[in-house]
Amino acid sequence: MAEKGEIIEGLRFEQRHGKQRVRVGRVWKDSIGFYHFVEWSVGISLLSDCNRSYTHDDNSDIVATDTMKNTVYAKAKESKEQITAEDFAILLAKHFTSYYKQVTTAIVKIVEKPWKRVNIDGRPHKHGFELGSEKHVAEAILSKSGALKLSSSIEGLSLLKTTKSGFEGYVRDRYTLLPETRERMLATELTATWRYSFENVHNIPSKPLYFAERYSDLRKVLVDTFFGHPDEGVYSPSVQSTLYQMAKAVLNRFHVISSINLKMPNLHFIPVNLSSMQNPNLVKFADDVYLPTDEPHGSIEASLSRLHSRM
Ligand SMILES: O=c1[nH]c(=O)c2[nH]c(=O)[nH]c2[nH]1
Repeated sequence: MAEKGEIIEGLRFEQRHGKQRVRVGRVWKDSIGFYHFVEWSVGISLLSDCNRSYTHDDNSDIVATDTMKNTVYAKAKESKEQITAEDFAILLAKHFTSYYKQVTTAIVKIVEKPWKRVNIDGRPHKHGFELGSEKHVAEAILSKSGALKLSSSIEGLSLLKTTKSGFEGYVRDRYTLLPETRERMLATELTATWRYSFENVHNIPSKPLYFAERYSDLRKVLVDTFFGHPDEGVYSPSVQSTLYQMAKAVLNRFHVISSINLKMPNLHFIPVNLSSMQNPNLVKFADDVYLPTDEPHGSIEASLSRLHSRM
């Protein structure tokens, strides 16, 4: 098996090849005159036995990476109805694993730019888009047998609350300076990656834009859990606790998701106190003036999986 490596001249050899950052924009026009648009950066990696190209100058088994790039544009053209990044990743992976006998596994990763339809005077514009902030990533790993690993991510979702956060009861030793508090800012730039439970390409729901809906529903569950009720909010005793609540809410809500990984850097807002002998109260902190920082930052990450599922 090419992906397990091979012993060549007494040494284990593993290889893969592909094309990264194939950028494509795709426009679709629907029957009521609305344009739909996506911008993708596609990464393809193929596991295939072309070992002889490394060892014997024999390229006869190589699918050229230029061909992979062209295939992205050809398949984008063939996709006559709007599709999601997940669907396009699966479509490409299916093509590479079925069209080429030597390709045993295709890994296709797509990063979607956050273009969102513009609203003008409260009305959705027919063909105008603006760039949002967080990215949507989809990755399909498909083997010739149809075995599938499908995951999606939200990357770079910035969230901040000005109160209802604290941090107490942690280890105190001679190096500890941080005061305990029940009143602080909480800010993060969330990366969430979740794995779908569809383990075969034939189990994928055929509903159009199914994965786009899951993505926005899941984003809402994460955001709602982070902030809590619009008036009362929800108290966060630590980033760790809030992260766990968010991950649990996702698994409770979406049965098609088997595991989730959350990365929540703690982006510190440092209370500002400025004083001198002459001016002892120039700025006295009263939960109002902060020094925003992004380095150094706390790094807090955890995964939650259903038993018997793999990340
Ligand atoms: O929510 C937090 N978790 C930590 O692990 C930590 N460490 C720290 O200095 N501040 C915080 N805050």
